Amino acid sequence: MGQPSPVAQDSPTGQDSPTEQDHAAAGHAEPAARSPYAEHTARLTRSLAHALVSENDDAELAETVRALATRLLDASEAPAAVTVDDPHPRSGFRRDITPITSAVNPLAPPMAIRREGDESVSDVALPLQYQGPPARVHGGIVALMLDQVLGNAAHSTGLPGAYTRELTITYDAATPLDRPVQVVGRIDRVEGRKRFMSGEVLVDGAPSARAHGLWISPR
Ligand SMILES: CCCCCCCC/C=C\CCCCCCCC(=O)SCCNC(=O)CCNC(=O)[C@H](O)C(C)(C)COP(=O)(O)OP(=O)(O)OC[C@H]1O[C@@H](n2cnc3c(N)ncnc32)[C@H](O)[C@@H]1OP(=O)(O)O
Repeated sequence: MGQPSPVAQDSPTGQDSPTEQDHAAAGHAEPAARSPYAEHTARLTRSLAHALVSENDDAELAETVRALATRLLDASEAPAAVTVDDPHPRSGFRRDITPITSAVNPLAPPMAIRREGDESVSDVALPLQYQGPPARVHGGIVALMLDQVLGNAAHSTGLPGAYTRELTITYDAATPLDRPVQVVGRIDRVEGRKRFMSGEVLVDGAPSARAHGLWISPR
């Protein structure tokens, strides 16, 4: 396990492959001119995820989708031709292809994280494909949102890169689908390589879930 370098010294080139040293802090993401292929296909897949939950008998649309599906299959058989770099990282992490904040990952809503004072904050409304119990966001997705926002907060102060070591979620109430919720995270205290973190998901200002976690920088 390599020694993490301070976030402020992160390479600005965006050219090297991601490593454990390759951690970027909020605000250090480097937008770059890259192929829009990944972002557009991610948007298409997101749209499909919405559209597929209802049936559509439009024959012309079906033919367009068939032709695209064939071309995409061809593209996936030549993966070297496909970029996975995210030209618009929304988490502060360079080369973010995570399933929660990346514009190029169709599993991601994608949510954007910003800094407000000492906190990392994200406003998001999750559509149907993130449902767990009827009308509620899946608890694993709630944990995913909190992991990412607390992780952003853990990296926001120029401290070295750190991994989630422990994350405890308390689910107080339903997190609703299709309604704006706010995810917040912060550093409570730092002890050597350890960062103790907390945060919550807020629905109309009241917590639907609370998180406590420990992030540790590798030796
Ligand atoms: C460098 C990272 C950079 C990342 C960015 C890359 C760029 C990519 C770009 C975009 C990506 C966006 C990324 C989003 C990420 C979302 C979040 C995740 O999914 S993170 C993945 C899931 N988590 C893991 O994979 C961790 C797995 N665990 C580990 O690798 C190790 O456990 C590790 C490195 C975290 C710590 O290993 P040890 O061996 O160094 O640590 P020990 O010695 O066990 O503990 C350190 C100290 O902490 C105490 N400790 C341990 N547990 C404790 C506890 N529960 N409470 C209090 N203290 C505890 C221990 O007693 C020890 O203390 P004493 O130093 O001896 O004093």
